[in-house]
This record gives sequence, structure tokens and C-alpha cells, in this order.
Amino acid sequence: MNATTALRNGWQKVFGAGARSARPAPGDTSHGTILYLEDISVSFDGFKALNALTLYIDAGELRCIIGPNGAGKTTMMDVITGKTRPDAGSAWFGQTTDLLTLSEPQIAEAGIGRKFQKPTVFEQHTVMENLELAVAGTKTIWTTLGSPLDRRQHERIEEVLETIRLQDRRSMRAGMLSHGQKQWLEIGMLLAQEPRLLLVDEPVAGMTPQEVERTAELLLSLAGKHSVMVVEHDMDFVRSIARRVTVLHEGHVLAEGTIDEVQNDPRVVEVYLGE
Ligand SMILES: Nc1ncnc2c1ncn2[C@@H]1O[C@H](COP(=O)(O)OP(=O)(O)OP(=O)(O)O)[C@@H](O)[C@H]1O
Repeated sequence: MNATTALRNGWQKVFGAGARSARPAPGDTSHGTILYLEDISVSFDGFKALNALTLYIDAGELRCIIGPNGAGKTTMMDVITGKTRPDAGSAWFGQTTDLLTLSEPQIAEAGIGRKFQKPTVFEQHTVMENLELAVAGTKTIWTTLGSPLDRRQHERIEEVLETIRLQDRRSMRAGMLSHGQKQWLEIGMLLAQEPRLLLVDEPVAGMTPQEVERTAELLLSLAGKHSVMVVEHDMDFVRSIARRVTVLHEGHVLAEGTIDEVQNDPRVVEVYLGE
């Protein structure tokens, strides 16, 4: 058990499960770590997709996760977002939020946003309307569109439009955007909900080189304000954004370090060459 885990467990012992009102907000990162995955195992029909996976993400960090097909990357994100329950292990969001006790909507509400590989924006609606739906925290079009947003929500939308650089596309129907712009809009829709941790699955698949470059800038601009976990196969892209890279293999962490460190690690070379 590391020091932060001990501290967190100590908190629980002192305050107990009933002391929720005295606890810090979900995703409390006063100890510098936003995500704790410890000894997580997930089996599908006896096959271990995750095998005692232990991984920590710092608050504000941009972490890249790589690994060959079937390494367990998607399963790990499914555990974090509550889609898949592990057979063993613990998953904490900050010091005080036990992810394994929360439903998928509760985890999203607590501040974990997930961007799937394919963009799922509302194509018939404008960029602005898509963001309005997101900032209102619902994807129920009919109850949201036309309802007045408050000043804070308007400001949030403007901030997001600037971050994703789609200010001049605000009135365009989302269906008319390029593939890359749709991906940025969907990232913007997540940002509108002010997540603490953002999980992003293969963001640059199918993008033009310019869009890839722009996506790198976008993700780098999010780090610090948000913690970002990016799963990506494109190694050039990983090199362009990564400070720290985790290599998954057979459901656990094979190596972790800078991109140069992991690319020169003989175990990593063997796993990739052996594919
Ligand atoms: N629902 C499921 N039922 C059975 N096996 C599954 C299920 N989901 C995943 N697996 C298996 O678990 C292993 C890990 O899969 P996972 O999708 O997490 O890997 P990945 O690293 O995301 O791979 P890729 O890079 O190909 O997306 C694979 O062998 C996969 O076939």
C-alpha cells in the first residue's frame, strides 16, 4: 500500500462511510493524484482482460496509454467509467470517491468524461446547439433547446468554443463539419460539463495531418486544467503530446516512462515486434 492509499484509508477509518458531508468534493486531489487503479482484474469467461492492473494518474496530467491490440486499454476505460465492474481491485477518483460504488451516470456526474473513438454529435443541430445541450448536462434535445441558459453557461460555451477553435463555425450544422472538427466539437461537449478527468479513445484516427496537429495542441492546452488520459495507436502523435506513457500488455502495466524510455525498453520492443 502506498502512502496516499494509506492516507485515504485512514480518512475512511476516521470519518466512516456516513461522514460524506464532511468529505471533500468528488475527485478531491489534495494529494496530487486524481485516479488510483489498484490490482484491478476483469475476466471474460475465464480470460483475464485486466490482470492486477495498477495505475495512477496525477491531477492535471496528460497521460498516453499505448499497447498492442487486446492489451486491455478499452476494458480499463470501461472500469473507470463504470461500464464494466472488476472482479477484484479498487478504483478511486481522487481521495474520496470510490468509483466501484457508483453507476455510470454518477461517475460522469462526479467529473469523469469519456470521448469514444467515433464522434457522436447531433448532426442536424448547430455547433452552438450541441454545446448548449452539453452545458445543460443533458442530451434531451426537446427539453433543452429553447430553454434559457444562465450567464455562467453562456460564458462556459464561449470558453469552450475558443478552446476547440470553432468560434467561426458556431452557426454551422454539425453534420457539415469535417471529421476532425466533429471530434473537437465532441471534446468541447465534454468540456462544457467541466470534467476533472477526460478519457479520450484514439482521437486522431482518420484525421488529416493538419487536424492531427491541431488535436495535439488542443489536448496539450487541456492539461493542467483537466487530467487527460489518451489511448492512441499512432506513435508519432503520442510522441507529439506525451510527457508520460504507460504501456499495457496482457491486462497489466508493462512499462511506464517517457516515450523514449518506453520505446527503448526491450520488453516493449518485444511485445510490439512480436505482434
Ligand atoms: N465483453 C467481452 N467479452 C469477452 N472478451 C472480451 C470482452 N471485452 C474485451 N474482451 C477481450 O479482452 C481483451 C482486452 O480487450 P480490450 O478491448 O480491452 O483491449 P484493447 O487494448 O482496447 O484492444 P484494441 O487496441 O484492439 O482496442 C481482448 O482479448 C478482448 O477480446
